[in-house]
Amino acid sequence: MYNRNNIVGTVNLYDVMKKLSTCQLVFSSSATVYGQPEKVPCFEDFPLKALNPYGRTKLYLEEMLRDYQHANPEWRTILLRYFNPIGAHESGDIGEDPKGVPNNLLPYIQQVAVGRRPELNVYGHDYRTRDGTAVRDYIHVVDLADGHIAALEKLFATPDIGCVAYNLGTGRGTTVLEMVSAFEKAYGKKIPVKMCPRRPGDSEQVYASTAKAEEELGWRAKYGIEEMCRDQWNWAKKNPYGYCGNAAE
Ligand SMILES: O=c1ccn([C@@H]2O[C@H](COP(=O)(O)OP(=O)(O)O[C@H]3O[C@H](CO)[C@H](O)[C@H](O)[C@H]3O)[C@@H](O)[C@H]2O)c(=O)[nH]1
Repeated sequence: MYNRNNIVGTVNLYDVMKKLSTCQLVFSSSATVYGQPEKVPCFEDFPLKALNPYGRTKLYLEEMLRDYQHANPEWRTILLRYFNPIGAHESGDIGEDPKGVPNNLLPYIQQVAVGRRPELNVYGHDYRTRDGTAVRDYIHVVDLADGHIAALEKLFATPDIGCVAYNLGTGRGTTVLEMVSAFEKAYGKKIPVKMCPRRPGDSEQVYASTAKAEEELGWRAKYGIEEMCRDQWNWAKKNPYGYCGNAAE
């Protein structure tokens, strides 16, 4: 929401919250705020750093929310740092449908599987990881949704919570090639891959410590990468062209 009385593009969050008569806020942040962490797993008190423009937007918004909190101590703010959300609803009726060429790994793999792309470009195979490809913490979207419910319950129950960050991840790191192979199991065929140079702005290895979310929110992810790939493929095969249902992008 934008306010013309402010600098163009600046969110007047205070007015928005006042208008909505609320002082409680859950912000969709991202593991991208850890940049390239010096060690893993990532704990919420790690130093924060942006490696790309997207990461900087999340970092700045987290900082603004901490500032808002100082100025309005009665506010209750939870910053949820999503790791890599993938998968779809188990019905196969709700899933991700990116416009144009997908930027993220699983939507790209899914489009190769349904014949919309010839092969997957694997960005970077010289990282210091098990198989040379980058490690991420993939989390099922349904687990992520449950994490939001746990966060809301925490906000409602904790008047003096202030502004607190929680990781929403599984605590398990998976390489790009491990994810390709998990998807192949669900799909039943091979995904053609092409090894490519690293993608600028990518981190080598990022996965979550889940201890704080488990202890303070009483939440932990239930699904593994097999279920994530199963549900992703179920969505893809039922909706090879996403919600528009045909080859027009
Ligand atoms: O076609 C592709 C797409 C991705 N990758 C690789 O797969 C890994 C995961 O890439 P994604 O783009 O799926 O995810 P990122 O970790 O780069 O970014 C995701 O996680 C971030 C948090 O870490 C942010 O939340 C961001 O919005 C979200 O896209 C990376 O090593 C990337 O290089 C490929 O090899 N080929």
